[in-house]
Amino acid sequence: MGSKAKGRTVMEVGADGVAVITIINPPVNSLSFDVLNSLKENYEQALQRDDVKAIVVTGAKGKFSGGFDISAFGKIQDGTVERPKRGWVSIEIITDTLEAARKPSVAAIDGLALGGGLEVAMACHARISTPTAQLGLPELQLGILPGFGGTQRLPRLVGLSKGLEMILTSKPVKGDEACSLGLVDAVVSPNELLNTARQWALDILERRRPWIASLYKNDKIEPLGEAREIFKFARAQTQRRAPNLVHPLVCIDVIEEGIVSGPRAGLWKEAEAFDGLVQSDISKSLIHIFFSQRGTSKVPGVTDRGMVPRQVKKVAILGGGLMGSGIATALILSNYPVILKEVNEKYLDAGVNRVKANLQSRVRKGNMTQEKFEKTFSLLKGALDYESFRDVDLVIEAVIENVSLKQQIFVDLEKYCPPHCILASNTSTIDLNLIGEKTRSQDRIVGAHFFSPAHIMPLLEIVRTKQTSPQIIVDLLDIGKKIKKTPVVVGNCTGFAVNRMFFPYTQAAILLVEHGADVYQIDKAISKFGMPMGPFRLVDLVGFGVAVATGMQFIQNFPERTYKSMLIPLLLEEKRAGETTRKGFYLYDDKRKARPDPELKNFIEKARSMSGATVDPKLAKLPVKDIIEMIFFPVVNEACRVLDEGIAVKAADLDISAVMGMGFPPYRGGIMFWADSLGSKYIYSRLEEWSKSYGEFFKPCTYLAARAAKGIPLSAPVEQVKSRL
Ligand SMILES: C[C@H](O)CC(=O)SCCNC(=O)CCNC(=O)[C@H](O)C(C)(C)COP(=O)(O)OP(=O)(O)OC[C@H]1O[C@@H](n2cnc3c(N)ncnc32)[C@H](O)[C@@H]1OP(=O)(O)O
Repeated sequence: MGSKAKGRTVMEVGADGVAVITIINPPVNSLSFDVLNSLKENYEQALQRDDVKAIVVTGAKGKFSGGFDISAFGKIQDGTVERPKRGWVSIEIITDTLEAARKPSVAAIDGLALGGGLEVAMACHARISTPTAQLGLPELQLGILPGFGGTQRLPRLVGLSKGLEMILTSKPVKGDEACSLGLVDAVVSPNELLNTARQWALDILERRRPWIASLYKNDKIEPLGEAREIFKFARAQTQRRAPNLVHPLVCIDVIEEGIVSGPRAGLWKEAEAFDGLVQSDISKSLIHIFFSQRGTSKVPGVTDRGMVPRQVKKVAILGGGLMGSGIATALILSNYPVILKEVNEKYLDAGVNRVKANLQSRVRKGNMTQEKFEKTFSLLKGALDYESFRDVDLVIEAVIENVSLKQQIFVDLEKYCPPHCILASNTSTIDLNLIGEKTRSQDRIVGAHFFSPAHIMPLLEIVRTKQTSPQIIVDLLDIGKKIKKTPVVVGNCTGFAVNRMFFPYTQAAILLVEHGADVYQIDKAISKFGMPMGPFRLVDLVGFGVAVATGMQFIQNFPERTYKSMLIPLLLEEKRAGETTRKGFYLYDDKRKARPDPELKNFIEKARSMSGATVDPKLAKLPVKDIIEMIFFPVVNEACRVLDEGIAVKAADLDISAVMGMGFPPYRGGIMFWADSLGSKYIYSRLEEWSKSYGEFFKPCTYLAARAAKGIPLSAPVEQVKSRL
């Protein structure tokens, strides 16, 4: 986890009298305590040495620093590492050693200067960067705030509004923009970087350039009254965007303290707030998500074999519908040449136009230049037959969910594609063994399950069968990373990991409603929990046609735990298919704004009489906490089955699948992490109780029962559990 080396800095003093201190801690030169200690020691030495006139700080191998060593937070949180004295880094090292030094220093920034990395750079008396360097303070994404003085220095360098924006959104800026903002003083090419920084440091010494301590800069800070208005606006916006999060508000308070009471008071308040936030559940959850996201591409038995991904130069996609065109967009955006195949001119035109529209929307939003659009779009070629498939390295089939059609396609692919080509299907439900049944290429058949819209949603489920070769998985993991997706490797079953977890989510909601709970109360409670929308609003968005089709798959495959309701089919009979028909569980206006429908109760009553469900008066007044548990504990139960069956490799993969595939709030750490925060015993007892009142749907699975019996976390690896039994 995180950086493995201890980390250090090295100092070299040149004939020009400039000491270059280089941060070395691969892979991102993170600031471990060892690095920070070594930085302090080298600084002190440079200040003492008579042959040193000025200092340049830089990072090894083209990366300044990715910030404080995030793996150390876990150790601070669980007490395995002693928390340093308050202010030791931000005040003692960064402020009183670096910034207050009587010799000038310049940061030479290439690659990354993030979090603590940028905070070190801001304490130098000037900064030189390359145009592609990324500079930012992304700490809020980890549930903490910039804790090495960033809350005080960034607003003073770039102005209050921009500083707040950069910190609150966690978004970095590139070198050129950083220069126009005043965050860096000059932008030069990587080979000029060190020499320019050396000269700059000497120029400061000779007073040819200003010697600036960022902490005391105030030319960009508005008068107090105006500043207070900016803070007011920032608070309102933050509360609207992230109502469940406190740490962004704490961060605004800290920045304000520095403006109102002076930067030194701001630094102390920052240090105090930082110590509190590091111990918060939100920070623990977000740090878990950070490492889990990086951990999805570590697959035992696959990525530990030393296999190198093969180069994929050309990709073909079958089907230009919503999924196919989205996948094509994702690929060409990462510079893969793509052939899009359809069955006739009309469908092909429609598919190509969808890709075009996806790109044009970027141009309209200012995220892509017209020139880049032309270049990207030119990577897409249409085809009506398989002739151009003879030199493709990867094919992704994205046609409708029809078994015999897919089987025929894979027979054709085997015939036309070269023998090394990866044969992938984007199916979300059909067994891959069935799809490849009529071929002899089982070892290169794999699932590449994207989520709609495929060019935007970050998750990619890579589905392997027992025959899929590890090389194919290694190749797809690499492509997934290149197209900026988080790939999760899962086993082959109905619904894979994400849809298996989604199914009980909707089912629980329908069961509750048939037993007397209110549709709109449920959606409200679930949104308040932090999901982008409630289950009913989501079914409206997905469409009832899809909901019924996937429901059928689950009824066939998992009949014992499917709650059979006629509610959606009844609505569908009345041509209410969700948002597209402007009527589903909600009614929709021209602007897609949803409002409750009083008529809905008639459908619910009818569905209730058909299923024989009885109204439980308790459910009509269900507290928010109970709604959340009754909806999500069945999801946890299914996630346990997915883990038990070996469909997911590890619990953390399900956390990422839930966050990126279902929209589960990352600050709750993902489904299994959240479940463990409540305890397996508690979840088991609740499910057991509900299964007595409402049936098999809630019955806890054997995995959950076994862990609850021993009080073992649901996410503990099997080997660990065995050793405790
Ligand atoms: C007090 C201070 O204010 C507090 C802080 O500074 S908190 C830290 C602030 N910094 C950050 O949040 C940056 C976090 N890192 C990132 O965003 C990205 O890793 C990056 C942009 C630096 C690099 O991205 P990319 O090239 O895609 O590589 P990525 O796979 O993410 O990371 C490479 C490895 O470095 C590790 N890593 C990255 N940043 C790290 C950090 N700050 N500390 C420890 N390990 C880190 C990753 O865990 C990964 O390890 P692995 O190979 O064992 O899985």
